[in-house]
Amino acid sequence: MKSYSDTLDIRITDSSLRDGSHAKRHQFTVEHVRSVVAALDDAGVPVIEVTHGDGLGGSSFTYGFSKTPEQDLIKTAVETARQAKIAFLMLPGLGVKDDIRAAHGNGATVCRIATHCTEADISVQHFGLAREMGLETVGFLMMAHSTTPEALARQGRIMADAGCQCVYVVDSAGAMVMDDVTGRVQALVAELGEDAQVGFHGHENLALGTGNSVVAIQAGARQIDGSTRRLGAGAGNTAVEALVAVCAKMGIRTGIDVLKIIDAAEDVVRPVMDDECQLDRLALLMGHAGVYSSFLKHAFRQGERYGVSAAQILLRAGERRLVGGQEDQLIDIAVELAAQK
Ligand SMILES: CC[C@H](O)CC(=O)C(=O)O
Ligand SMILES: [Mn+2]
Repeated sequence: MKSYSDTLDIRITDSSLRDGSHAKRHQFTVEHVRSVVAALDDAGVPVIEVTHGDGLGGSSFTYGFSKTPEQDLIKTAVETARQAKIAFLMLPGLGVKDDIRAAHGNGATVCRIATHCTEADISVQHFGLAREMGLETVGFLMMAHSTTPEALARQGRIMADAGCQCVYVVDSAGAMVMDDVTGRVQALVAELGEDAQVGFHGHENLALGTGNSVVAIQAGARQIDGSTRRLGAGAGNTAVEALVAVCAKMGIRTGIDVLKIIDAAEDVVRPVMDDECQLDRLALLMGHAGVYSSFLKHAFRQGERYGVSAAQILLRAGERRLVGGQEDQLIDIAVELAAQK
């Protein structure tokens, strides 16, 4: 398969306005989206993802209510961007097909469907619909550290056969070290060949986001996610500005202006953030124990509510191998810990 275009070696998707929604407890406003999209677009970021942190339909009691309806955010992003494509994420079951239709109607052009890394079969009808509507498609195999490269490749085949044009290795827990990334990306590249590209989405919970992304590129990934100023769940995502600077040194063409994206991180994205996304105890424990990054704020809240340690909640979540969608079990764990006190 040819690379993304004749002039770029990799395509970077900025997820600050989607993965960063977890860090903002889904409180993005239209003004936040307008300012961030304008700055990223001006820096040359080719794809910007905008949705509730848990994707279309994520605004709920379980995941956290959005301050602003996500379709309004998508519409604002589309109206603001001059060259960037606007992407949205959806998890089948949380979002429904009508949500995809609405995002398409609001002008988004890249449809990203996420499933747990062993459950690609639930994405088939959504890829079919997205391709029928002329959307570009991306598949997210989440918590990819928790299955083998071979099993992951088989799941990628299901997505590609359903119409997915790029299958991502998603290190949701920020738990992968370099060989883990290489093995999984190579297995997908070998399986998919010309049928679909391979992508990588990293989290910084073990401080390896940028390094792992470079390793993924070297193993054949052609689409890479990051978030400017690392605005994402857990310790955040691979910093787009760092990745772009590293790629520039390595001669990997991203099409993004290094100085503009560094300024955007400091002057535009940081003011939107409540706090820096930090590599603190809880984030490190998630990388160490393989816990879904978006559990961070939930664990923190339940820890405070039940007077128990958020670190202990996350460690138990790791032992139980909880996956996205099982946020309510963090409450069960907190109740158990409180009873044991
Ligand atoms: C709930 C979706 C999730 O945040 C997707 C993602 O970015 C990941 O698994 O890392
Ligand atoms: Mn993520």
